[in-house]
Amino acid sequence: MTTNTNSNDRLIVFDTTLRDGEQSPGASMTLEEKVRIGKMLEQMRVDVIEAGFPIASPGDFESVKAVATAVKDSTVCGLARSLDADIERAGEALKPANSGRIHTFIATSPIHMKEKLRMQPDDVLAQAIRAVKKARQYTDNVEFSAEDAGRTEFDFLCRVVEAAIDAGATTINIPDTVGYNIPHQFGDLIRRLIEAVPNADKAVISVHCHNDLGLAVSNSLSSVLNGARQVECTINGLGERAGNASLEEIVMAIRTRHDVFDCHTNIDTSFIVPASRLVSSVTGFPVQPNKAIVGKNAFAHESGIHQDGVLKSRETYEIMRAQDVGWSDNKIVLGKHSGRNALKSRLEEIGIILDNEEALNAAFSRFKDVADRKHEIFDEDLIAIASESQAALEHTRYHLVSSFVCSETGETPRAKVVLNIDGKEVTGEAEGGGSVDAVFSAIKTIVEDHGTLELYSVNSITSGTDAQGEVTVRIEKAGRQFYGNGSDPDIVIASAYSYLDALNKLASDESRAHPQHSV
Ligand SMILES: CC(=O)SCCNC(=O)CCNC(=O)[C@H](O)C(C)(C)COP(=O)(O)OP(=O)(O)OC[C@H]1O[C@@H](n2cnc3c(N)ncnc32)[C@H](O)[C@@H]1OP(=O)(O)O
Ligand SMILES: CC(C)C(=O)C(=O)O
Repeated sequence: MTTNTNSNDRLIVFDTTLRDGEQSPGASMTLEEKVRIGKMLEQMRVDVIEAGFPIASPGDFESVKAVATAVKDSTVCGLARSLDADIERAGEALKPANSGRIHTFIATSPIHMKEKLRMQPDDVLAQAIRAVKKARQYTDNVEFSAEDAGRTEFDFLCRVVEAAIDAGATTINIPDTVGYNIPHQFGDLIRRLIEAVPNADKAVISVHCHNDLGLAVSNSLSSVLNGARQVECTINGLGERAGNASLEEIVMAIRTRHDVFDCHTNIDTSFIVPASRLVSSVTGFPVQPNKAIVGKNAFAHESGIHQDGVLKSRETYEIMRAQDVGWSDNKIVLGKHSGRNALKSRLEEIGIILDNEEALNAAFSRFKDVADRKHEIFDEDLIAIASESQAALEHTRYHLVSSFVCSETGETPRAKVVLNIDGKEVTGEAEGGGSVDAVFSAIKTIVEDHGTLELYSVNSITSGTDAQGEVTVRIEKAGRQFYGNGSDPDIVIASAYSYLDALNKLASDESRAHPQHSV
């Protein structure tokens, strides 16, 4: 009795980051980098690591040899055209491997045979058979690929596949080399092939999909649903032109939707994010923030309704756990779309407990004001927001209603400030040496009892040009000192807040000393 290799419930993960991934223009890797990535893939329990194309260059030969030496728990594979010299070189490079696979290929589509190889179909068939037999002299683990199978005439593809299996191929790879196929059609091709080729059950049917139409993962998954039991893929979807199917997306789709797929992989998914980072740093190819699974936003929630849902029950907006793929946790990113629940929860996490609804509302209103002007709100911003909104709730005399500053090259800066004092709006205007000086002078025209400004300093709370500036001032009156703090993404407004904070302290000190005091 024979076991049908393609009805197995194990999906073999074949990673080609080191071979097809390196074919991304600009993604070359050194031998040491390839070994580092190879070891990471081994730890991730990738089944087959395609380490390179040994005939391509002495460097590629040495890299395949080094990976074959370093990696023991995954099968190491080398690529070879259907030429004796290529296969011999691959066999030589794989000698140190515990279990080495030679992957030999030849194109089978009409356009590739006629225009590129300039060979007749029967000669291609004969060369495929010869190559597989030659590879079997080095290893009993031989993969054959019918390059551009996605555009190959079906009957001819069946003939080549059957002959390659008869010649000793243990894996048959069906590449969509130019990313031309669409999911239902590619899945159908795999199913029909398995049905039509009489010895298909003697080999594992594999797919290798390119992403020219953004369908590499979908095509791979569709083929798995139709019997493929090996997928070829790369970390971060790296690869020739638009890349290959991405390993992380395939593995997590199979795992997350086990209700749909009748197979599983052996991958330790907690290595996915570390592997993605390693490949990105080695190649210099950044991972787009919204990339599935490994993008920095893949488990980040920015909008209030989602954040509220996730805080109440993670599954409301997450179909996977961030920790399962190697992130430390999911992220609630505070920004202009966040709501009260997310703000309150983050404040509590950083140790700020707001006493009541009024305090939360005051902090929330200040938070929205800052968030409208700043991309992301950090914990440092929250600390400033909470302390200022708290101060605003305490009874104070002077409140900034608005400020306007005109600062132009060659002109003296002018400021107009409107303050609310004990419920009445009062306007002051003045010129100054700079914008901050003009605002302070305008405030002084309103607040007579302003003491002497002794200190003014500015710090950036976080980094970036949209960071909040934090201003500290100190004023002195009759030997007593009053400090004020203020923060805002606009440094002039932060300055006004801090000055008013100090003036409020001075005013409250004065009113305690002289209860009848007025402006
Ligand atoms: C679909 C894929 O991703 S396949 C892998 C692609 N990767 C690479 O090509 C990277 C490594 N390649 C290389 O370094 C070089 O192309 C080499 C060393 C392999 C070959 O270099 P050269 O001998 O100078 O040949 P060149 O690259 O110019 O042309 C390729 C030759 O291989 C032939 N060829 C292509 N595929 C195959 C094949 N599967 N079997 C046999 N011959 C093939 C072409 O017809 C062409 O032959 P020709 O020179 O008689 O016209
Ligand atoms: C060598 C084969 C598998 C290939 O890379 C392709 O067809 O894209």
